[in-house]
Amino acid sequence: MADTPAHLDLWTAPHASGAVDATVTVPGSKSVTNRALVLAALASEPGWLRRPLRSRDTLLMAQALRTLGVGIEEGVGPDGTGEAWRVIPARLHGPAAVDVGNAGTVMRFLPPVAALADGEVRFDGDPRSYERPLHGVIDALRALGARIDDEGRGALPLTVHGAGALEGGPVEIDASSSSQFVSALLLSAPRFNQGVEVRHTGSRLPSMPHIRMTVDMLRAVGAQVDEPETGGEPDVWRVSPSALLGRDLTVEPDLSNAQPFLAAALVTGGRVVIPDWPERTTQPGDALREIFTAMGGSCELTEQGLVFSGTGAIHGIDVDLGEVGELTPGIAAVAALADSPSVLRGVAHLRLHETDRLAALTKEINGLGGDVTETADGLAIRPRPLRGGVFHTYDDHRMATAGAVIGLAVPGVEIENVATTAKTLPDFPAMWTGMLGLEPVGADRNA
Ligand SMILES: O=C(O)C1=C[C@@H](OP(=O)(O)O)[C@@H](O)[C@H](O)C1
Ligand SMILES: C=C(OP(=O)(O)O)C(=O)O
Repeated sequence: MADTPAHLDLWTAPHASGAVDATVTVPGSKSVTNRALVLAALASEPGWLRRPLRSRDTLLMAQALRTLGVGIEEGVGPDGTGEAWRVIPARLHGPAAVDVGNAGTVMRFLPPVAALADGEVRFDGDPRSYERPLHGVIDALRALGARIDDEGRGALPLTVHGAGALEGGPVEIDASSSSQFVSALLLSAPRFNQGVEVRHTGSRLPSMPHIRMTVDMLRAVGAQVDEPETGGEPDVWRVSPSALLGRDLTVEPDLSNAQPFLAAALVTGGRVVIPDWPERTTQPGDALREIFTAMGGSCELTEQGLVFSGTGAIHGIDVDLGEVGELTPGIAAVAALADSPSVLRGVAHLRLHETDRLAALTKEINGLGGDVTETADGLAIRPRPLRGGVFHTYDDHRMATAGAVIGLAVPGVEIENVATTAKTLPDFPAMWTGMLGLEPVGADRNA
């Protein structure tokens, strides 16, 4: 493009010449891997993590735990097959410096862990991490007895002055800007002297499946959790103090990272199989079966995995994505190619994700000739014929994969900084060309 600044690193998104027909093995879930690492680090005995996701967000989590004293050995599993990490808990201590990158899970889940360490733990990260909400975690930890120095910012960078233990007890938080505030407090709570009682006071709570994931994973390592969905008080979670077990856990494929591949089947009228799609899961990506079916596809869970087929038609959708916000960029990309308008609602909090995703999607889809407007809590998308051009990604992995989906249908889409997909899916470009038969599928889950 004539007006492209020379410093932009552009990747020409492959245009699909026909219907895709591929089996795509998707690496492990970011959300499961990073929860499992925290829980294993807090356990009273070593544990195994099989098929962990190896990406920027999870390597930052592993590195941070190591700097706090935890042993994490990367290698093969107890039966000699597949990648597995051995996590060996140890006394948590400072001084330590934690780089959170732009990982919500690292910046929210680790300050409570640091409060349990002996010594100072300094948290810093990418410039964007300074803008992402953290006040819920900081204020709650202070109320529970921690000393945190954030120079009044209510955000990164900050120092947790760990005292080797935390009193815990009841605390109120407004988690309407991120469910990760709740998950963060619950994950470390078995190690607080009194456990925790978290009461969410805000009007809305996004990403409930991710809180369910936290509760399920806590229970799987022996924690006692009372929560609204199994008879507890609405918006209140209680975790009792207890020791945690070291487990042998196999990480499910990341269903949100399966999204662009499913979208490829939908957009090209093709067929994609995702092996190891779990029958039951708390991952929000499972909602894609319903959402992409409503948008024109069809799917079946078989022995081979999830078989997802496009029919040639792509329909618009009116949907509240508040529970599954991280799916929004991929759904917006498909919606821009549909035969009718879409309204995506319930995702105002995406303005504080990796980038302001509502602004970014609007600008970039419109830059290709689209007609997207921001609403108070989402996007209104009216499909238009699109043309090629640069799709800026703002260091957001899901912007990059969304642009690639549009590129399947629109020749000449150039994705800026596709390497940003390394946040959760480092092999994305090779997997994408592999899916299209341009070279072998690149993911290796070391199964
Ligand atoms: O707990 C988690 O693993 C996540 C929770 C969600 O965060 P928000 O509630 O901040 O949207 C989600 O968007 C993010 O990708 C992962
Ligand atoms: C919002 C996301 O990530 P994070 O864990 O950094 O919040 C995401 O992956 O879409």
